[in-house]
Amino acid sequence: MSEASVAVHADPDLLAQAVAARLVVKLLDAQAERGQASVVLTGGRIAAAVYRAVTQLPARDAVDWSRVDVWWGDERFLPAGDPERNETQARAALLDVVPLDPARIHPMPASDGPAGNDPEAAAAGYAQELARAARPGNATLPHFDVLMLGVGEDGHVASVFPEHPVHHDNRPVSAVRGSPKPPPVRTTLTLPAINTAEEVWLVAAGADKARAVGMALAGAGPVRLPAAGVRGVSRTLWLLDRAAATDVPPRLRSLR
Ligand SMILES: O=C(O)[C@H](O)[C@@H](O)[C@H](O)[C@H](O)COP(=O)(O)O
Repeated sequence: MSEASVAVHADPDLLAQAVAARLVVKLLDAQAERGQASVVLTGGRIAAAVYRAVTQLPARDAVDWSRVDVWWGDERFLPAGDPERNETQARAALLDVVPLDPARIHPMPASDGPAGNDPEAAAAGYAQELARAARPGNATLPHFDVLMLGVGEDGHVASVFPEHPVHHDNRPVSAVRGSPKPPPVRTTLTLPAINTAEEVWLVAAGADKARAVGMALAGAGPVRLPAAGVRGVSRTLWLLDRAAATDVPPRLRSLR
């Protein structure tokens, strides 16, 4: 498990551009090393800004998008195409723009999908899809080169919310009911699954995130503050704008 490191950018725009540039380089490096790459996407405003920024980068064409697997860390359990779905946002901002192989795009199930309007069945179905792509020696999950997370004002990541029963679920994918942030029904990777990613990037912008970011980096407990429980295998990188970084503990400020 990696120690957290922090990079701070002047404003949300520059943050999105910097994360987009990192993402392109990360995909290129993974393809150079393994012949393919995999990314786990998240929802939210800053993630959408990152996806749009990727499409603006000339270097995006250096990535072989047909050899990129796209997964999701969480999803709002709504009908396919609903504008509130993380998938819908990611498709509009990035996935419809770059030449991905549709078979390598792995959205979490929609509420009108084949599993029906049953989030537990949807979570189990996604767990099976992940297991089918699992790397040799790991029966349940594929290799994730990079997993991106937004951070909520309450410190939630993906759809793992503070003090929620999802914390007691050791399966890789969980159904979430009663989410404090609408919509109430969701599916999410659990923290143990998130923490199998080679790199995890937590991306946050805005003063309303400063408290949660500061507490997570100061070592809060993961049940109270889920972002505190995130650790990538080789890297845990917090990518912040200045407003979100005001409470970062001084010992982690070296990258500012
Ligand atoms: O499904 C969701 O609600 C999102 O995935 C959520 O976890 C988001 O990533 C954070 O709330 C940060 O969102 P912002 O970047 O919009 O603040």
